[in-house]
Amino acid sequence: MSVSNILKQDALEYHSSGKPGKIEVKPTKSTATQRDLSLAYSPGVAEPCLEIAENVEKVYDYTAKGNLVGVISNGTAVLGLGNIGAEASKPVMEGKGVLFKIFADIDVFDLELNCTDPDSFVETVVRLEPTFGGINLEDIKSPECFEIEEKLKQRLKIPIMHDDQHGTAIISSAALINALELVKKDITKVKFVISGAGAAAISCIKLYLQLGAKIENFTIFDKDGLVSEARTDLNPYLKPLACVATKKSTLAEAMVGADVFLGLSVGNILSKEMIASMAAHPIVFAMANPTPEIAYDVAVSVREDIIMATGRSDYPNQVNNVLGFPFIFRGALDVRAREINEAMKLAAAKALAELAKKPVPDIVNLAYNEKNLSFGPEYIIPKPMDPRLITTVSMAVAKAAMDSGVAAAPIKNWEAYELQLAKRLGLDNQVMKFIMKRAKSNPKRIVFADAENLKVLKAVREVMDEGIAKPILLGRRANIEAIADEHHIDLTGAQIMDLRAPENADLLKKFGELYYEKRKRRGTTRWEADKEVRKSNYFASMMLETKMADGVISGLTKNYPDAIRPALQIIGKKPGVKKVAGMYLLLSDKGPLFFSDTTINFDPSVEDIVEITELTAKSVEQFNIKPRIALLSYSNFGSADGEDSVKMREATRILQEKFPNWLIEGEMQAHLAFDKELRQQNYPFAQLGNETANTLIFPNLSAANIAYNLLKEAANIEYIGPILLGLKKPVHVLQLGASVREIVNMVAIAVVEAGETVS
Ligand SMILES: NC(=O)C1=CN([C@@H]2O[C@H](COP(=O)(O)OP(=O)(O)OC[C@H]3O[C@@H](n4cnc5c(N)ncnc54)[C@H](OP(=O)(O)O)[C@@H]3O)[C@@H](O)[C@H]2O)C=CC1
Ligand SMILES: CC(=O)C(=O)O
Ligand SMILES: [Mg+2]
Repeated sequence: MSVSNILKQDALEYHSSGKPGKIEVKPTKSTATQRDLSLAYSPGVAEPCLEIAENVEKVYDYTAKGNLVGVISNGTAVLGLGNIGAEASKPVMEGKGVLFKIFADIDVFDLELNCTDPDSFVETVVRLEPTFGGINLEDIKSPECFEIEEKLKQRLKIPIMHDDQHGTAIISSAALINALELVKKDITKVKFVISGAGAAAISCIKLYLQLGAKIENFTIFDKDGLVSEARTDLNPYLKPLACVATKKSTLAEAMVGADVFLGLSVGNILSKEMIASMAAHPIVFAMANPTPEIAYDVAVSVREDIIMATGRSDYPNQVNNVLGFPFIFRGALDVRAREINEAMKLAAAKALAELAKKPVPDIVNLAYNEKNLSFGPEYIIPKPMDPRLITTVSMAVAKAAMDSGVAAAPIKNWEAYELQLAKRLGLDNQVMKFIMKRAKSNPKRIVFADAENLKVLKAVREVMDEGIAKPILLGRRANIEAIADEHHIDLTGAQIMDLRAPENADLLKKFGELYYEKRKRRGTTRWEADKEVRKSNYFASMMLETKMADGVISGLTKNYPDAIRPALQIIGKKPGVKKVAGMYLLLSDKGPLFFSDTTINFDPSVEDIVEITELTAKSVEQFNIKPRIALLSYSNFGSADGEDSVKMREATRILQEKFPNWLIEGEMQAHLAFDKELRQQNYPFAQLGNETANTLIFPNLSAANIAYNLLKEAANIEYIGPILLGLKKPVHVLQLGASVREIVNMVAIAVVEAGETVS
């Protein structure tokens, strides 16, 4: 989705909904009891204080310092928005904090300083050194940023990096190396035109010079035009890069015959004509944010031989420092580097450039709705969501820190370090991304049985913006449109079907006939059939059955059995399936957890439990996750012989026999599903071995339903469901109170299922 499609209102709502802003502080230790609090604070807290007082290095053992980065700005060069002030920069700094966390599990305090004087800025940051493991300077304008960073580097013993300078230089160098390789041009010979002569541009130019570019091949422009020796206003950082006064005094003139354009200035300053006038196989990095110097599609429409990149995520080749800072700091923090030096920066650039040439894992293709990303003009640099970045870049940086002698805590076991890095990302935050991207790659027609509802309409808009489905809305047109108008929801792109409208009379008749045929030997009369199909749940299922739609999202309701009845009667169960079941996916800190049957079967028999487990395991596999199944009860491996214990034990036996390769064990208490040490100590024979379970099968509906509801409410765990298992085609019933996000998630699941339904 392009930024232009993101409504201003959406962005504002995103930031203001719930707790305003995007980040919060969370305790990492138990704080449940009086004893916990005595340890967390007085008197217990005095002990680590005294240890640190004796040996200051112990601050890394007893506090969060080692994983805490300060993202610090004064708001003088915020993206390409300019000097908008400290407070106005806060959303960007919180955003950086979010990226640090999700891509590299680094915690961030964002600090916006009311301070434009470099010396005061430096003094302030120096005083913060005890707090942080590293400092990321952000969006500070040039030339002040250079002085600030230089002085801080001299005075601090923790790694510091001005991201707009070095992050950008590292990422764009990696992209440049690869682009030049593709067009077979020699960096020592190519002619560069640079727009912008600020923090980012100057640093990029310096790194390109280190890579072999020649200063005489650069023509640089800032707001006041050509950066030439004739100018008297150049700052000391820019002066050495100034060219002799040439005839090419305008950007348009300089672009004629240029090989590389680098934009780190402001949006929309490059014209089609300028692109057309460049040398053969031009490389254009239009990196101003949020609006590039020229839009991606405009540039590629001018010529076919271009390699084009922007700083944005919505086009190929996102050259943005997000590819660097999370992983560079991860590596630097993990070896407790005293600084981020040239060797570490070059190692990061090289690692990034190399990674782009390796085969791209499926998960990355899926995440970007691509079929086959591979090294080439539209993929010169890895994608930010590539899970290999954390291991590849962070390890390269850590190693370079060690080799260059700045690592206070060198890595001893690289294999263990790699594992630890991979674990930081977990699969938990990947699951929904994975489903969303899969849905995007093959969007389906989803009919919303109850569209006269604000949340549903908001979800419909989001679903269209994300491109995950083609919505069909059932309901009275006037009502749907009135809700949409009142809340400024643009429904363009959604099909509205008003069952009362005369144009649908024939369809209703046809559905009545078909339904009658299906149900006439189950006591339904023709009159009743006509009446039933006028109900939106029945009509929606008829649309699915007659291939007018690919999936159904039925109304928000508390009466689940009533809501699925039409689907059971019209769509029916998959061949061989006797019972349908409902599953919830909980996105817990321990990773994704699947609960079954939470929704339908009150008191399943042994055979039902076996079937529910099979259906659940297959669905878990659809999420690309290997099911690790625990059949739960109140007893462990025969320790009690109550009805439920025996049932779950017997079901386990049957399943283990039927699926000898599955990881499945039971019956056990819920805590043993997770506490692998306790399980291994006491029940070493248990099949789950050294694994925690991710798929929990409950003995009855009460237990399952209570368990997931307790977790989602009391532990505030995000969930998706109920995911209906066992139907021939995807029909999902929304729970009363489902949020917009939950509806969107269910749509994505229905779309993915529809993609796998053989009709
Ligand atoms: N994709 C990415 O990863 C990154 C992108 N950027 C983007 O780069 C841009 C600059 O950031 P940064 O270097 O931190 O900011 P600075 O404020 O330090 O530099 C901005 C530069 O752009 C110049 N400029 C302003 N208007 C024009 C114009 N019309 N024509 C030519 N040059 C102009 C300024 O000139 P003067 O000196 O005369 O004022 C200045 O040299 C921003 O858009 C930012 O979003 C930055 C970092 C990373
Ligand atoms: C990406 C970034 O840091 C910027 O545009 O300023
Ligand atoms: Mg920035």
